[in-house]
Amino acid sequence: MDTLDLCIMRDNPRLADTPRLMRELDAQGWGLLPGLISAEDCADLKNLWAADPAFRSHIHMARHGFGKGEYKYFTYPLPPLISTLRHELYEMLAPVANRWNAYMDIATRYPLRLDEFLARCHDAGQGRPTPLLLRYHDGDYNCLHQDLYGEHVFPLQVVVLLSEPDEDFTGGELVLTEQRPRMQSRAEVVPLHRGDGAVIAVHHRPVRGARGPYRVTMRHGVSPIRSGERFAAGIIFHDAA
Ligand SMILES: O=C(O)CCC(=O)C(=O)O
Ligand SMILES: [Fe+2]
Repeated sequence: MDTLDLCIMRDNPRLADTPRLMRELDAQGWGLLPGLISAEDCADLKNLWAADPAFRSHIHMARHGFGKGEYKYFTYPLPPLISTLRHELYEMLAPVANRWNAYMDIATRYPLRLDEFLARCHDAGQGRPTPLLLRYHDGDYNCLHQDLYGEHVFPLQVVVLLSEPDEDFTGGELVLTEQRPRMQSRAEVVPLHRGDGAVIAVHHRPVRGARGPYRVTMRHGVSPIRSGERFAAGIIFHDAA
């Protein structure tokens, strides 16, 4: 952990357990931010679903073969909570992204401030905001995918669960798969409660191998919702072409 992580940790109670998160990210390519937002914030975000001016587009996943369920991309200016989280989380994760790239021998480095990274995206024609709100009903699911929207990719993203498992819905687990070179894929379920954040690798993560570092390919999705209604917010840092 470097001093930047320490500053952010001190200043922001939301991100209080940063060292544990860093260890989880390095060991498994994902990590938890328990209680990232309050139950009240979860309710406020869910209520935005019906507020059309908050969004730039509305996707029915079945029409695109992405699964079943719906999501909406927020428009700029983002709702204040989403914008604050996007900035704070980016500042916490940019050093991890840089460390991962150095380890994987990838030349790209990320500025330590989100606005600078977004300027890079916007200059390259990636100007549309990617944070989104997702809604699933029973029978809905999200196919395994990677959220790539152009040449510029920030390698970590955050999913915030806005509904409570076994109360608001059953089933509907966030699932990650890891495709390792010359090996069979491995799946993992991310245990989330309402208000928790999961930091996940967007497309690959570094692994320390016997013969040096290598990359594994990551995907994420959501298993079928068995009953009820499940909302999630996705915070992706690169914008879309
Ligand atoms: O609904 C979920 O938990 C996953 C959402 C998702 O795919 C994303 O935020 O990129
Ligand atoms: Fe996604």
